[in-house]
Amino acid sequence: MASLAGSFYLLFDSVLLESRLSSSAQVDADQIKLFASATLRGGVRASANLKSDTSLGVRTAEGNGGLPKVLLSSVRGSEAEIYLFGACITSWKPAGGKDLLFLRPDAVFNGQKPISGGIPHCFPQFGPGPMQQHGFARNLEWNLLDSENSRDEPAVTLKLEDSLYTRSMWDFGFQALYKVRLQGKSLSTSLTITNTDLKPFSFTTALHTYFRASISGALVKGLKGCRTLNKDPDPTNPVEGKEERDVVTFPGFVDCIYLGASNELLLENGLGDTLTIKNTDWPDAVLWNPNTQMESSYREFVCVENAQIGVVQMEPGQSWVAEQHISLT
Ligand SMILES: O=P(O)(O)OC[C@H]1O[C@@H](O)[C@H](O)[C@@H](O)[C@@H]1O
Repeated sequence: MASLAGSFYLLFDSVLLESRLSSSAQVDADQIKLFASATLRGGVRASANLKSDTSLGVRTAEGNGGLPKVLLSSVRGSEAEIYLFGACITSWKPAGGKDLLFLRPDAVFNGQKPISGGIPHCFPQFGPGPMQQHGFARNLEWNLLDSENSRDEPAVTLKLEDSLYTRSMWDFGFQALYKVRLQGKSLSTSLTITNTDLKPFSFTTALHTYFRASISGALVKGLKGCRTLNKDPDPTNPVEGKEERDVVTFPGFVDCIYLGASNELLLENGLGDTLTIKNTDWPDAVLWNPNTQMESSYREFVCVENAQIGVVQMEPGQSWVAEQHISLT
């Protein structure tokens, strides 16, 4: 039985919290975890489960609307911000300072609607389909499962599991683990989906990354030769084709799926930055810009999404894993 070994006061941004450190008799200090439970503004409860040795590079804070967020910071000067709501990465600043992700001006932080912008999840449905657009994962609070900070690469792992709410839409037991790791000039994510049910299920998924851009100068390389499903003009009835261009630009509305995409794309954001978007086992990609359908902001971003558009069939106990690495070159 664990004994109460001590209690600490943590400064949780402006919120002073009491957290209790429980440990068994002999515990390596590096392994001790701080379990902090905080009531944040607006009555939102955040549970932080941070290892003590990560405190310099991983901390929790109160975000917009009182929603809990995790801040990663590297001594090399890079930073990232992840909201537990939707496990949405809302900011990524490589060393040097500017945010390469884009948060839409219409983004809301009310714990009801998905956060629009950054890197939201699409799971268990990319869509359109029977469920809400892009599924429910971006519309639920994930749990902070673990943290680490080895070799100055702060990382957190968030977890989402089935609940009565998810089962009302998709009646399967599942576990989603999402590890986000910050390096000096890169941000890496690893998504693991496990079938914890006794019956098979199938899903589609994507990381709906909004990159800050100047639409007139933004371009993507690496898609030539892909089979395409163009969702313009009818997303429910995409037109099949093949990408013939070396360089894809955004002269108007763009909503296109690229099947069997390369595991390395290159994005020039039109603001002077070149990014590589590498992946392991994300088989497809999606480009999206709404043009004048989003008059107030479309000039300022492009979505380049690593995706799994082909349906994945999963037997009980099976896991699916895919990684994304975005880097400033
Ligand atoms: O739900 P959001 O963030 O507004 O994104 C919507 C768009 O997301 C894209 O991934 C889809 O290809 C589009 O069809 C869709 O309209």
